[in-house]
Amino acid sequence: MRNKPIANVNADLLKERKNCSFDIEELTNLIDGGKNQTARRREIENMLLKNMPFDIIPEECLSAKEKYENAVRKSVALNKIGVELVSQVTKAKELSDLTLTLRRVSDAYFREVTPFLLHLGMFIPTILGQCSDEQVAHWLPLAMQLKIIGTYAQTELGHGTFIRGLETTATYDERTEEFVLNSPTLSSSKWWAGGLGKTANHCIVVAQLYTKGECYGTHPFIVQIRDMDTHMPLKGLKVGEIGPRLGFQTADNGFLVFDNFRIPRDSLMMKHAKVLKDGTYVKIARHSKLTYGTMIFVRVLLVSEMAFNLSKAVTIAVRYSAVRRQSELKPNEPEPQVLDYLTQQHKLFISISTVYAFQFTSNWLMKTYHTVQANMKHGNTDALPELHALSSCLKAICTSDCSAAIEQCRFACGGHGYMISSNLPSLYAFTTATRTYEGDYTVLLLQTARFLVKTWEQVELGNAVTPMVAYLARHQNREAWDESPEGIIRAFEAIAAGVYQTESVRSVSFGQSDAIKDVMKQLSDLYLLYWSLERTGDLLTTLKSTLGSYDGRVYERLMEEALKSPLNQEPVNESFHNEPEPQVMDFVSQQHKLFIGIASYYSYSMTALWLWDILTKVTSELGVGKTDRLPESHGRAVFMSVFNSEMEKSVSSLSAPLQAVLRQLVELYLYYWTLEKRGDLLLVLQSTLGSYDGRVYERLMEEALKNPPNKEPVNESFHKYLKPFIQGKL
Ligand SMILES: CC/C=C\C/C=C\C/C=C\C/C=C\C/C=C\C/C=C\CCCCC(=O)SCCNC(=O)CCNC(=O)[C@H](O)C(C)(C)COP(=O)(O)OP(=O)(O)OC[C@H]1O[C@@H](n2cnc3c(N)ncnc32)[C@H](O)[C@@H]1OP(=O)(O)O
Ligand SMILES: Cc1cc2nc3c(=O)[nH]c(=O)nc-3n(C[C@H](O)[C@H](O)[C@H](O)COP(=O)(O)OP(=O)(O)OC[C@H]3O[C@@H](n4cnc5c(N)ncnc54)[C@H](O)[C@@H]3O)c2cc1C
Repeated sequence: MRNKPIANVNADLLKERKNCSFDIEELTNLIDGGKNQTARRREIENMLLKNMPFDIIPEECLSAKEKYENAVRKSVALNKIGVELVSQVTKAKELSDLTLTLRRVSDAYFREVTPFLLHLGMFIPTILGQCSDEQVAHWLPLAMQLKIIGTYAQTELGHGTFIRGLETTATYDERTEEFVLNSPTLSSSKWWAGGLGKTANHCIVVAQLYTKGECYGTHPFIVQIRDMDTHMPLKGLKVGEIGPRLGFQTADNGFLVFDNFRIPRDSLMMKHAKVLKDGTYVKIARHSKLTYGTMIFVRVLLVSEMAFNLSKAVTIAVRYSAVRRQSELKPNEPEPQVLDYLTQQHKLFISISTVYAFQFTSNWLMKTYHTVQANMKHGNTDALPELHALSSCLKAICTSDCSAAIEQCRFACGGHGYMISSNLPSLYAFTTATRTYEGDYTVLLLQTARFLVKTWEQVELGNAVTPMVAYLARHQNREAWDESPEGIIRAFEAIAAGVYQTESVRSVSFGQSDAIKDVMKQLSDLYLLYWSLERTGDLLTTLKSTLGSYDGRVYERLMEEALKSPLNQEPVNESFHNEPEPQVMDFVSQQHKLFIGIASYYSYSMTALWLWDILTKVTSELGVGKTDRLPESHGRAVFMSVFNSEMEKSVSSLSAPLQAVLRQLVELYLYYWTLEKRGDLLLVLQSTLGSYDGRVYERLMEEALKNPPNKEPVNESFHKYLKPFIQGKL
């Protein structure tokens, strides 16, 4: 049954809906995966609507502590219904449909993230992916029925990306048949795990495994961290909340420090490796990276998460654009709906097509994931590297595009889009975090590049490669897909676009009406066209050649290029002496992110001074009403020329080294903006990360300890909601 029509709908919205060229219900069924799934989703939605407590005071008006307690209250109510529904399903497919529906409907109740997200999103999947059959039989029912509440603590203050660099140790003591967990340094403190700060009583801890004096690398352990009755942290642990953040405010992200904390031998999750009673290490896995499995799973999930979050943002923005009227086009005629402006459509329509691109690609990626998992059950890990490369680049691209598109949706709603009540700021805060967590954007693209370079080598050797990357063999013309990581990634993006096109065509080829097919085709074309225009510069081959330049300065250019090589910047490379761990500042990709900020700061300062001087003159000359917004390119040109000339004037009295640095900044700014469209500027530091003394980890911990939730060891919501829930008394 369809949802009932709602009375008092805005006339403009009704008019737009009447103009729709296809049956909306048909599209709804397509998105849900069929009529039955739509009906089931509505059944669950209606049941939740009847039984779930809504907020009386908007979440955003509560204090941090109240927000958390409110989130626990609502989560416990939702979990109660969830556990009940889960107990009724028998088939794996029904369970995954139900989980998806619960996940989506739960967003109706939380502006922020539930403290149980990590329990559902990572703790349970890690039990399934990393425990032996025996361990699964013990832990899974407890976790599914929420008799225990877990999280996933991998990241430390000092390391997130580089998992092999984690410092937490788990040393096997064969006398007592226990592992001893320790945090040997401040930077080894576990940091970030969602739900760890106040909610969880169990935690998956990733630590370096030592036995018989040897280190076997990082392994996952399942560890109880709080007393099941009092919820007090167990002896030997320091645990708390890490402090306010951009989003995830009710996810009580936490820290955890171990001091000779003992756990039983079977706390090691033993699907891929085990330690025998006598301390012998036994490797079971056929692939060394199988312990990274949960990350792959969540990266795959995130593609669909991004489709969902962007669909919400663009629905908000399109509806509002139909309702909002602004400006006068023709005298004495009503102001147009802002949706009718082509520039507004430009902001919104690409987001609509992006939602479909993400959703279709996500359906395909999830199927691929399950196929690879099924093969791995039979010992075949051949497809794992490609799955890792695919999930890495699709996660990176879709999380990045999604948060940028949500910002566009916010811009499309003008001032009102800035209100928390519009939900756009919260959607942005949630999705922008996804670009970082579960693998930073750049790092994951580099992982994909690594796979592609290896594949390229196979192509060069004439060896067979998988169908997904067979295009590398087809494109023998190197200029089309240059060999740089960026060039290869672009080629890979083209493949992602290809997946979208074939998947969308495949999904709508049966059953669906011509009207739906037309719309889906238009959306698919829009997505492909948009990205080919966005990347025009990349798709056009320029000569880029020291040999073929117009002026024929062949030898000069060869020498200039040679001198630019990083290897020539120092007479003796430091690897001659040793091989130090790089600072992230050493990565060119990191410098790319930071240095333009410095250059922009100077550009803005200089231009601001200049602007101030001419402000009065300009406004009196132009008059009010004639100061239309200048096109972006003109604005940038002004910044560039003013920066260039003003900087030149003001540096002449400075010392030569400082002049040289400032001139480099001008050059960087001009160069960067010929390549890029935007940059960031941090004007006031006020930052734990950017302090002059570089005491980053100390400051993060100091701030976390000041955090009000850490003033009480157990939050009162434990007694009020969590404990009665866990004990089945609620
Ligand atoms: C109440 C609510 C009700 C209902 C709700 C219902 C349901 C909710 C359910 C779901 C929610 C929905 C969605 C969200 C779900 C969960 C998410 C929520 C929150 C998450 C919060 C965030 C959690 C985290 O961030 S956890 C920490 C994640 N950390 C990372 O991702 C670290 C990134 N770093 C790495 O992955 C690696 O270190 C590295 C890959 C960068 C480098 O590793 P390493 O140094 O070991 O490798 P290399 O030397 O570079 O490479 C060696 C070879 O290994 C290959 N490789 C690397 N990784 C893998 C892999 N994973 N698999 C396979 N192979 C891999 C690599 O390619 C190299 O191969 P080669 O052959 O040698 O080239
Ligand atoms: C909201 C949120 C929730 C989180 N929840 C959890 C959780 O529940 N459990 C958990 O364990 N973790 C969690 N995390 C941590 C998250 O997984 C890490 O922050 C993430 O993996 C990035 O690692 P990092 O912080 O070490 O970044 P860094 O690696 O320090 O990145 C800093 C910069 O260095 C660059 N860089 C680093 N290495 C390289 C390289 N090799 N080449 C080029 N550039 C490089 C990056 O691109 C980036 O620009 C969460 C994080 C957030 C923001």
